[in-house]
Amino acid sequence: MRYAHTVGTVREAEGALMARLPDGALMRRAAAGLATVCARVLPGVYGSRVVLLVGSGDNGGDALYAGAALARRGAGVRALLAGSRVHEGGLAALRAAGGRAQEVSGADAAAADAAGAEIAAADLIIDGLVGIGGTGGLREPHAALADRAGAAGATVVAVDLPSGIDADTGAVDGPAVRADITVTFGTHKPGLFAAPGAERAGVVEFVDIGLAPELPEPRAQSPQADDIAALLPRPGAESDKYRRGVLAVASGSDRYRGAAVLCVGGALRGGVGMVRYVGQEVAAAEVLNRWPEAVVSVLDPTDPAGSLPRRVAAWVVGPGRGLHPAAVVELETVLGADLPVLLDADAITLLAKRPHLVSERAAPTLLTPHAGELARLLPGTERADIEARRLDHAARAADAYGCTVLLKGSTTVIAEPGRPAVVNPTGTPLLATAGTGDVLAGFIGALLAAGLPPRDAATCGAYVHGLAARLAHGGAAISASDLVDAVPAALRAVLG
Ligand SMILES: NC(=O)C1=CN([C@@H]2O[C@H](COP(=O)(O)OP(=O)(O)OC[C@H]3O[C@@H](n4cnc5c(N)ncnc54)[C@H](OP(=O)(O)O)[C@@H]3O)[C@@H](O)[C@H]2O)[C@@H](O)CC1
Ligand SMILES: Nc1ncnc2c1ncn2[C@@H]1O[C@H](COP(=O)(O)OP(=O)(O)O)[C@@H](O)[C@H]1O
Ligand SMILES: [K+]
Repeated sequence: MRYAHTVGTVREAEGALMARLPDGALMRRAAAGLATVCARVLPGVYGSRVVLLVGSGDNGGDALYAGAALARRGAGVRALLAGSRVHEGGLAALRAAGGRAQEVSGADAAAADAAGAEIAAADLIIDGLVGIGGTGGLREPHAALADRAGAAGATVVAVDLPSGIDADTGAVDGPAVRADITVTFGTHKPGLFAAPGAERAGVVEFVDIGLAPELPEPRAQSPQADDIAALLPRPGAESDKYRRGVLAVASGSDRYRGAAVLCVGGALRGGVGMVRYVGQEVAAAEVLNRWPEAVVSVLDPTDPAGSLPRRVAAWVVGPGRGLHPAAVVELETVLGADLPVLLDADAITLLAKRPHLVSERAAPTLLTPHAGELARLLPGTERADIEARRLDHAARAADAYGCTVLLKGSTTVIAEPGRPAVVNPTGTPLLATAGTGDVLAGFIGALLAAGLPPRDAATCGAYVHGLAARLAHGGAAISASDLVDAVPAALRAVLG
């Protein structure tokens, strides 16, 4: 598991640790780790051209000390000093090691051109403009340096986090460094997990500086394959189809038959004991045709509540279901039962006008909105705000509805009141195609039916779903049906 802490908690932990250590010890540890990664990235340190982008704070200090270490090994190191001040100890160390420094001021065109020429000729650029002390969008000359670094051909290594991304949220307000590698210290920062910041971070390398014992509960966590393997249910000798879990699926309609077929497919691939599908006549026939193993019943339009399956362990309701009065009755009936329920798509739209159906519910509920649907659940919130600060908004919805929320999109985030957010690391834009959300709902539903709590079921579901998309055609475009077929390969990859 990778853990991420907010700037406030990092500062407190750093303070407690520094009180027990000699001056400068933490920065020496950070800079040593940074220099090791940089040396690994370069084809050879001796004779290479390294440019340091250096801001006012300790982030710049880390870059300067790492630059000094590379200069001692024969690299030609040039520091571009962009801040109103500079870390004096770091600068002295760089100079003592044979590195050179020049000031870059936003107003001085000649200095900016000289800096641009250095950046363009570099083999490696180390971004120490701002770290966790950054506030708001990058100012000049930092913004121009970030742009120039992006346009250069060199490998870019960000110190702690790419300058210009918000450490706590991942929001990007204006120009920001786009790193190939980010070397982060002590703990991950939430902005490295969530888009759009995560897209700027490249590969994130963690350097342990001894902070862990001082850190409280994380703000966010990002599971790795072994975490998922430990959570996924596996059938044992005593298993039978009822003990593995019976999932009821109320998805699709005669208009949206695909949502019925894909959701049931996702559930069956999730290792459910039995799927009981209920829906309109044509959709039900379509499900049976594609998935003869599903137990199918046809909804009675005059008695939607009475025709729902009983003796099930969990429910999935909503994908392609419609917004008509019978769908409302169905939603109220399902949520009235004391069972885990996953609500997706149309069920979320219906819920937005009837929030009490979930907020007053005692049994586990999981909502799986995309950003547009989450905006409906949080009146007065724009979709763009949600996409810019996914962690915050998923947590707000979880608190408002008193349930688990999986926010879909560029980074999938799972929030639950009082728990660290889970950020899925396997997502891929290959998933941005119609119907993949229906597969996800069914797959997670299977895990709910198997008895996993909603947060764990959602964590495993998002992880396997993203991995399946990546594996389906080795990175080539996929359809939602391909995704269903690729789930077993993704499960094999996780379970080993
Ligand atoms: N925590 C730990 O355990 C350890 C932390 N370590 C390191 O320390 C780093 C944090 O250092 P920090 O606190 O000095 O802040 P940092 O990010 O370097 O710069 C802040 C300065 O930047 C400026 N500035 C701000 N916003 C700006 C903007 N938008 N656009 C332009 N400029 C902006 C502003 O200065 P000003 O320009 O106003 O003079 C402000 O004062 C951390 O990320 C890690 O690398 C490790 O060494 C050891 C262990
Ligand atoms: N840019 C993206 N990067 C990663 N995953 C994405 C992206 N866009 C969409 N997804 C994923 O694709 C799926 C789409 O689900 P959804 O929006 O419900 O679509 P549908 O209703 O057509 O199935 C979700 O799992 C979502 O996280
Ligand atoms: K940085």
